[in-house]
Amino acid sequence: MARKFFVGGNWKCNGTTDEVKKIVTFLNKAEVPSEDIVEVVVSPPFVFLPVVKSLLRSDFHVAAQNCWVRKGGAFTGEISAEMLVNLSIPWVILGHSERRLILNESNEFVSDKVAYALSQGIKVIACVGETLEQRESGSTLAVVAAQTKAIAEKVSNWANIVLAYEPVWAIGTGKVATPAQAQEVHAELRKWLHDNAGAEVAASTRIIYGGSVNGANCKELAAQPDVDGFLVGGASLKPEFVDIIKSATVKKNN
Ligand SMILES: O=C(CO)COP(=O)(O)O
Repeated sequence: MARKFFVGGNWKCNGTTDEVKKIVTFLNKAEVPSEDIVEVVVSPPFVFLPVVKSLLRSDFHVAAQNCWVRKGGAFTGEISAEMLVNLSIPWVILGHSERRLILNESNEFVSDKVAYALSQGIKVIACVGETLEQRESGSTLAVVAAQTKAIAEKVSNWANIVLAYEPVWAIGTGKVATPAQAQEVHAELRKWLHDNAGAEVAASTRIIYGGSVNGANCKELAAQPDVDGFLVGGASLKPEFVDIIKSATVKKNN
């Protein structure tokens, strides 16, 4: 099954009302490949989701950057999956390394969130990735496999999951993974899915790369056979995000 190229923009904890409106303005004007070729999802902070959703062109979609692990209630400061459903937010990013590392979200907690969001009909961009220390000690594949396994143990249907490989050492550092480094881990993740979730899941699940992707390095990464798109941080706040979306055509011409 062909995997549609996926480009996500993770705006993280950035922006004012005026700034997010400016981003939406350049996105709305952009000439990009059609929805048949690339799926574009931008993820503003919670408070800007309604305004971005209301102004954004209809062929682009929005994602939350997190949500609560189960049904809402007495959980001060949290946002529930039910609220995202209520606002018709179709996607959520879960397990980002900034939450795993700074907020101590464990593999198990992330996988509970993934399972709960899916149960509420929200599609999930699930993030995995190793730290520099883990890469240097040779445990990259073990780390990403354990993160993926935790999810696979709680999820049987992968149709609404996009797996984002985001090496922590590449995030916000300007040190992008080389195309070969990204391809190696993506291929291993696909093999892991093949062996543990089945051939169909492995063939159809999008595995996207994140970590210092920009307008200059995206094409070479996009050309890798197991790179099905990107999760972009810093560059998703800038007009060069449009160039990253356009890198989908590299795939089409392969
Ligand atoms: O964390 C990321 C996307 O989720 C990547 O961030 P940067 O593109 O800023 O490195």
